[in-house]
Amino acid sequence: MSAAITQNQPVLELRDVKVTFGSGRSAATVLKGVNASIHAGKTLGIVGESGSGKSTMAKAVVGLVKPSDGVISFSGRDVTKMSGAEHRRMRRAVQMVPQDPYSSLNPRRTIGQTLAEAIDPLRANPKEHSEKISYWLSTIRLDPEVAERYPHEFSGGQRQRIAIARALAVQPKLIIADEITSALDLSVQAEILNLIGRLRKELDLTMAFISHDLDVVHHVSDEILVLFHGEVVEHGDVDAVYGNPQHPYTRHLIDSVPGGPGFDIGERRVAVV
Ligand SMILES: Nc1ncnc2c1ncn2[C@@H]1O[C@H](COP(=O)(O)OP(=O)(O)OP(=O)(O)O)[C@@H](O)[C@H]1O
Repeated sequence: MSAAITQNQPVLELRDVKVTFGSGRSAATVLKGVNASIHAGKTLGIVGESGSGKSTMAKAVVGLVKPSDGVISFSGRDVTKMSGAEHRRMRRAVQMVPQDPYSSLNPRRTIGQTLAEAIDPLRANPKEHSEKISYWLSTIRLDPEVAERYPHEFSGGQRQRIAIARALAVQPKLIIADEITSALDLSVQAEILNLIGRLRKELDLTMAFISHDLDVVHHVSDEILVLFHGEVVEHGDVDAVYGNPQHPYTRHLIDSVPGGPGFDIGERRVAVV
């Protein structure tokens, strides 16, 4: 079968993915048969409270965690069957924007150097760097002159925008944004969400947007997947899930004040810890 990506083939697909940490009596199954897919140009919002398995899902996609069962396909290829070279290409084609903008940028590199490395890791076309660096800085609404500066000269929100630019500059097929607003003040969170909302349309991004906050995910996603204790309890179009949630846990996420005590399934009260 051809590995070429077809129109209807998702960029990313997880089929019945299980992840277990530890062994014997201390084994803990953190993902319990997760199914998910992301098509080109679409954003899948992945939501669930702390410990539900969101980051484990992201790590399994990029190969930092090995599934104990199931299949993860990227552009139609099983990631566990990729050759070393294919895997290296995939690692570049899947870019993660990390949570903490204070530790994710190299403090000894200027913003321009960081972006140049993303644009052209082999330094093959240095003449094109400054034009591309200016383009990516303008795209995230920073003055291209800041390319000469170092990370400590920027606010948390600005650093997070630079981390987004660095991921975009690689021109990846998939972006994984894992809790990218949770380390920021509320007003800055809104700024980053607006930026992501604009970029995903302008650049036709394909993205997994992970957050514990359904409200946040709702603003930037085409589809939402709700994880609860490692299981997908709801998955569908953003307006359907947000406007008409079917699962009690999703309703809890919409209604609850953070840290609320739990939700009901029939007669049963499920505590959320
Ligand atoms: N390497 C590991 N070894 C053992 N247990 C792990 C490991 N990584 C994660 N876990 C456990 O797996 C569960 C899910 O963790 P994960 O980080 O995926 O959750 P999350 O939904 O991303 O939560 P958070 O929003 O707090 O990051 C947690 O109980 C966590 O303690």
